[in-house]
Amino acid sequence: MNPANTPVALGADHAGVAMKAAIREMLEAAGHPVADLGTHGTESVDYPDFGAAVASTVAEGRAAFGVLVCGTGIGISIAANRNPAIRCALVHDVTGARLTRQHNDANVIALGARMTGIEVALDAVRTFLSTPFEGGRHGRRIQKISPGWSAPQ
Ligand SMILES: O=C(CO)[C@H](O)[C@H](O)[C@H](O)COP(=O)(O)O
Repeated sequence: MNPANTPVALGADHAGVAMKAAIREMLEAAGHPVADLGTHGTESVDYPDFGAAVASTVAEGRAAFGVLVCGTGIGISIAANRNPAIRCALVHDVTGARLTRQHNDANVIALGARMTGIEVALDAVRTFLSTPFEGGRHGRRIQKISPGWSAPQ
């Protein structure tokens, strides 16, 4: 279980900015220090800029977890996963949020504001932040998606 003072980095493009604001409000009410890396308005912006910013913030240890939102969650999750320290999971429901922590030790969750309702998204973020990694066999598999591992020839 992660404590309520676990720092979280947030990022979104214009399509996700309203959902990001709701997530920020929920996290701050729960006591999380939040680094909101933008965007902050509805002007059209490019999701890779915000996926990369949250990814480097988590990779450098300035936040324990990241939350990203774009229209579908797809583009911004692809962007975040370009950082080798990031395991960003695109999630559509609470079960996915729980399983990606338990099995994948994901450190960033991505949501689609045009795909997922706000209450499900808030529940998914709460679940993501409060679910521990199970370890065991899942640790071995994560090694195989980590930098430096290559498949046997
Ligand atoms: O990256 C995406 C697609 O996976 C996101 O949904 C973006 O938010 C979307 O592409 C933005 O589209 P828009 O027409 O520029 O609003």
